[in-house]
Amino acid sequence: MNKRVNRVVLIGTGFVGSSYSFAMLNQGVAEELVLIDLNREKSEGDAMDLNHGMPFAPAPTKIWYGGYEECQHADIVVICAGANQKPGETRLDLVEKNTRIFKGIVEQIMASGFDGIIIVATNPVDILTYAVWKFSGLPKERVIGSGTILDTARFRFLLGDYFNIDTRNVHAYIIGEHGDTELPVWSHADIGGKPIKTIIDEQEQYNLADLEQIFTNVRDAAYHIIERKGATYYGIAMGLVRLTKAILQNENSILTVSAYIDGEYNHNDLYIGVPAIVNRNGVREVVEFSLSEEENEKFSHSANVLKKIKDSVFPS
Ligand SMILES: NC(=O)C1=CN([C@@H]2O[C@H](COP(=O)(O)OP(=O)(O)OC[C@H]3O[C@@H](n4cnc5c(N)ncnc54)[C@H](O)[C@@H]3O)[C@@H](O)[C@H]2O)C=CC1
Ligand SMILES: CC(=O)C(=O)O
Repeated sequence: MNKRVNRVVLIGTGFVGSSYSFAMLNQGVAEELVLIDLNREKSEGDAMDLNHGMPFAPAPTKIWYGGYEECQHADIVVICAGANQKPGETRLDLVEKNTRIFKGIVEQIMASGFDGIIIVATNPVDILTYAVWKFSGLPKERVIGSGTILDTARFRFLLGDYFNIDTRNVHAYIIGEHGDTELPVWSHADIGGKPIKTIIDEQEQYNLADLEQIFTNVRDAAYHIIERKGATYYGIAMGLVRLTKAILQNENSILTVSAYIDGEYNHNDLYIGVPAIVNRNGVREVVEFSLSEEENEKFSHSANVLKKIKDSVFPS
């Protein structure tokens, strides 16, 4: 029997979306990639440009610009459309504008007959992922936000740099809001099985003050980059490709995504960054770390900040 071709539809081909499509092509992840944007000329131009790189790609990807009807046969729709932060703005400042944009987008996706998985990257990502879940009527496990996937990558990169260890061997997580109230899970951060806190105790060239600075740099990374070049896009694009692969290849990989929590970490009815097992059906389950008392308090604060905004957008 012929295997059905897998299709990803990208909505929003701005900085983040076009970087995502470039990374998708370079990694040969999907057989079909459809580009949609309000600015049709931009997505048409991107499709042409990307196709000209095809001879250098590891595998063929059929890429074209299209309309929402293309979502009908999509396995995954990735949404990167909407406003981004201007210098000095927080992610949460974007909530009203992007929720309005999302209502129209999700209605059009669902009108096509789409029945796959939606990935959300647009900020504030935790609130907009909740909005997509509400607007779409899809099961909670099939709506996934990029959450703290990027923050965790930044964290692993900076820790790898500090300890001079391949970042892929650093196991450490950022959870909570993708934003100012996120937190590092130091109680479960290790390198090659050794807790980072033990390494700090044993080796005098490393210290806690440096670790705290590393976290601050992770939390504030978007501000630092936006001040310099107006937007961030390569890191999140690669994180989104990683998530796309985990789904299409049924990996059962643990990634820190914005997942719906229903009692896990003592909170409910919220999308928030947590480690979750991701496979072909979306989020298989949320992984619950036993957090330290301080981490629990910080997670609760982050969840409460998100909950307040979520309740103002979706009063119960
Ligand atoms: N989750 C994460 O870790 C990250 C999220 N972001 C977020 O991603 C979003 C996109 O950022 P950029 O690509 O830099 O912005 P951008 O302004 O470059 O691109 C946004 C695109 O959305 C399109 N668009 C707007 N309304 C639309 C609609 N109704 N239908 C279809 N397309 C529409 C625009 O035409 C534009 O091409 C922002 O909200 C930004 O904050 C950015 C970096 C990291
Ligand atoms: C913009 C954004 O959300 C980030 O780079 O983390």
